[in-house]
Amino acid sequence: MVKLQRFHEDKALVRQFGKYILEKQDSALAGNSDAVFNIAISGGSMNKVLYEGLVNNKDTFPHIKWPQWRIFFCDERLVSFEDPLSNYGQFKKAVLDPLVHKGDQLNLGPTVYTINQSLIGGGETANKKIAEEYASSLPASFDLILLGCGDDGHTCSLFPGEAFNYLVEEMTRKVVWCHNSPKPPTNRITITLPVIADAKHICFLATGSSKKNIMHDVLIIKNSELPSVLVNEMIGSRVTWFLDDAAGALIPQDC
Ligand SMILES: O=C1O[C@H](COP(=O)(O)O)[C@@H](O)[C@H](O)[C@H]1O
Repeated sequence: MVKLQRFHEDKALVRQFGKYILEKQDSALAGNSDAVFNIAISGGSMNKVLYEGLVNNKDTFPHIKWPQWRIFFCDERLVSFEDPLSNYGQFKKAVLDPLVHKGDQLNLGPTVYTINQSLIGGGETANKKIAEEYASSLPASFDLILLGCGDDGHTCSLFPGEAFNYLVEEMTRKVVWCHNSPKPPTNRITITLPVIADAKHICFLATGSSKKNIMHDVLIIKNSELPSVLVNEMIGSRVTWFLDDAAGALIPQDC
């Protein structure tokens, strides 16, 4: 069974989200300065909450051991890093750039693993190679994976619908090329369900009223055609959902 964390106020949500990540960092590092914290993050609305919860937060910021962080992307859009759709580009703007401006952190930032930008635009063979190369950079398992949930129930770039079964059915490769994505851009790469299933902790974040219907489908109806539901079903005991009131509007309070 998944854990639900619900919040009336944005401030409380970002504070608790930051605290949750910090706890997972501390348990991964266990006070060992040689250890690393392997975290995979999602794009979209996650970035603002990461900034507010980790960087612009005096309770968490001083305790984050940035140099020991190894940051990966749950999915990436196959566009240049300067393109507004790039997940890395969005993360850089929202989190890394402000972090650099915090002075001392300049040379003490996290290690961030991006896709091989030089292969973008090279067609099918290059797209498959981007996925393969990214897979080879992943750690054996993640300490924490932070997931979003689109208003269609997708998570990472694992989309619902028969045309995308090849994504959720992939049980061998760690990263695959997602082609003909129903949301722009057309070409993406995504980690697969076995990678998610191997993680120590999974945390979903869903905020805003545009998520209220899908949250009902995911958490109440539990429609197993939705990739987000598949994650809950696979490893529910390691999954925590952070919801604001708007996203959780159709979820009974006693749920
Ligand atoms: O396309 C994507 O969408 C999901 C959900 O994004 P959100 O802005 O609706 O929270 C995101 O988790 C994923 O990384 C991204 O590529």
